[in-house]
Amino acid sequence: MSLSTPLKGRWKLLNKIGQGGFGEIFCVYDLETQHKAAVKMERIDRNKRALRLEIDVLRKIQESRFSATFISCGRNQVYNYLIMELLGPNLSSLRKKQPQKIFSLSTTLKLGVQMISAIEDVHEVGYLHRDIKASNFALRMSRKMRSENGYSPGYCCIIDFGLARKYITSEGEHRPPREEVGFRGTARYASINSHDGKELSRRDDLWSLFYLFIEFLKGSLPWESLKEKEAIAKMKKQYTNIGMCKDLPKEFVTFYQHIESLEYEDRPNYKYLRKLLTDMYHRYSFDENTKYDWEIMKENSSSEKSNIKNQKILDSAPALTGTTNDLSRSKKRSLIGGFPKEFQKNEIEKMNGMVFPKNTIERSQNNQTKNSNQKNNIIEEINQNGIVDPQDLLDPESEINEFEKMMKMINGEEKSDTSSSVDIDDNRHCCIIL
Ligand SMILES: Nc1ncnc2c1ncn2[C@@H]1O[C@H](COP(=O)(O)OP(=O)(O)OP(=O)(O)O)[C@@H](O)[C@H]1O
Repeated sequence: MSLSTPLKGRWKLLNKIGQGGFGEIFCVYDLETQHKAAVKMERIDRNKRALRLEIDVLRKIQESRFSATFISCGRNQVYNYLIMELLGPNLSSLRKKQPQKIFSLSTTLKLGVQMISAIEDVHEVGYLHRDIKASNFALRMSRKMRSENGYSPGYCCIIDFGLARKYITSEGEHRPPREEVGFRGTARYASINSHDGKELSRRDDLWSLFYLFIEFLKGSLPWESLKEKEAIAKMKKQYTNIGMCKDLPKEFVTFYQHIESLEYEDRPNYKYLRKLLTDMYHRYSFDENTKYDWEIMKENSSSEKSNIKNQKILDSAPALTGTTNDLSRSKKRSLIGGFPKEFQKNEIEKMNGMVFPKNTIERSQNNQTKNSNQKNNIIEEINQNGIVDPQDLLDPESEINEFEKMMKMINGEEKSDTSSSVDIDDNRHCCIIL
């Protein structure tokens, strides 16, 4: 079996677009439909298995407008895989690309309404998500989609059900809490219940969402710099929620007060929470024309680019090398096309507030001739859009080669599989489900 062999004879692996604790996500090309899709791959030899559960949940929430479309799943000698709709950037990377690393109130509210609906849809099919965080929401890029309240195109979809748990019994009852539960989730966004080893319920997903809102609006959480979950828990308990809402509209206090009022089995009033956000949206005179921060950033970048072009600043750009501090971020981006290659690379890294994967840069350097067109496209994209995703620098061919190296160890044929089941022993991922 080789990785140049398309999965199920149909999906050809292109570049890597995501990496998490549970799996790697690649962009694939569907030879049948000629569209791109995403594949999440989980090594079969991993101790912890989460993909089977993820597939189950994803298939159950297919009616939700806030989930990626399930396409197929299967397994080969090395991986279990899930093929799904290719979404756009996740909310964590979008926020980090904003000049102050914050979202405006309007963007937070627009996203918030959708995130509540997405969480509600997961709960409605009987599951808790248990890992609500910004990187587990990604934008659907299709321009055809419009939300019912007329907000801009691009739904915010919930992803990654690797830590989900069924909270409803087969009789439709709420499962009783277990005495003691191990920590689940991501420490920064976990509810205090989770730190305290308590059984989680629907309210806890909303606690994580509340923390996310604070992070969106303020750029960080008070425990941002802490690594140990015990220290994070201590700080969470020290901070009053009302203190965290300081300088924020009063509805955020009402928001957490509602969550605080919920008992273990209570169904959150999702509609009420959405209404709090939409009321705030209108109170601040935002409307259907109010754009997302990244749309504004893109527009600013484009217009600055054309201004700069008009003034022929690019011609004198080399003289500005190393003295760009007094320029705005987007102006820096626009100027970048005029600088020598090394400067471009370093400045792009700094200005985007991100570090490109080292091997990507090295690869890029080693294959300069081969990749020069690709690089030019990226510089061009920065000039056009003001945003570039580090993943865009990945060379699809190299990614496939890397994979192929790994796969050389493996002999034998890829097993064909029906899309309805992945043959994974349930017991092997019980540590995650329980
Ligand atoms: N369908 C998709 N389309 C586009 N990008 C995706 C898709 N699914 C996942 N990603 C990207 O890959 C990243 C990691 O995916 P995911 O969270 O599912 O993996 P994980 O291994 O469970 O991660 P973690 O350990 O953080 O929980 C996401 O943050 C997102 O940016």
